[in-house]
Amino acid sequence: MSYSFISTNPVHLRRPHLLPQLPSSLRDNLETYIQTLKALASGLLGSMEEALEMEANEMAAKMDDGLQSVAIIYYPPCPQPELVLGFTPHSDATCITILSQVNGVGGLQVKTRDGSWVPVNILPNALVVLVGDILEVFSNGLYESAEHRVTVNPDKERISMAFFVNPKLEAEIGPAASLVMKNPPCRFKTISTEQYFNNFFGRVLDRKTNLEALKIDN
Ligand SMILES: O=C(O)CCC(=O)C(=O)O
Ligand SMILES: [Fe+2]
Repeated sequence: MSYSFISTNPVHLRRPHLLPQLPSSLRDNLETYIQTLKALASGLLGSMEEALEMEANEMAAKMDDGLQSVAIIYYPPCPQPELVLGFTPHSDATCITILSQVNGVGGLQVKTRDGSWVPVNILPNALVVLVGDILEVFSNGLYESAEHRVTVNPDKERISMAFFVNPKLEAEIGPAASLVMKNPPCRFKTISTEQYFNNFFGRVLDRKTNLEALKIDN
């Protein structure tokens, strides 16, 4: 598998010199894609606040000009797909992830509550929205982050593209006060986004262990 990770926002964290050969058509398309998904994410977050009965903008404000990044992932075909996984089981460390299964080759699976894996079917022109660990924390557990994995295909390559939406570095990650007030107890600790990602990158990617470290035993 090859994983190209590009930090896209905030703009001052971009490192364009690392990709000097990127054709300008790809740069332009990527920029359009990012701007479109940024607007989509902001709409989705607003609707989620409403659905969760949070105070308006309580969560979305933290994501305004927050950390955003894109991963372009290539999975080569594998002649013995039963022996390996394309991506190990994990939940994303994000608030939300907007995923495109670019070339229409499936493989993404989500874990259900009973522990079985179900495929995320390919629908033409559809994007997949994954709830990440940060949204589980913000919603005080009302939304559960989706544990997912990717299987490999014996004869087809797979290309996917993920857009990761996160709070800004200065923001704090913790359960929304309006939700904890209505529906105690508070289920997660509050930490800065910076500390959160330092912890995340210091760990091995493994199921939902990143989130478990923030849980408060009530
Ligand atoms: O390739 C995919 O469909 C999933 C990628 C993924 O889970 C990730 O980048 O976190
Ligand atoms: Fe993921």
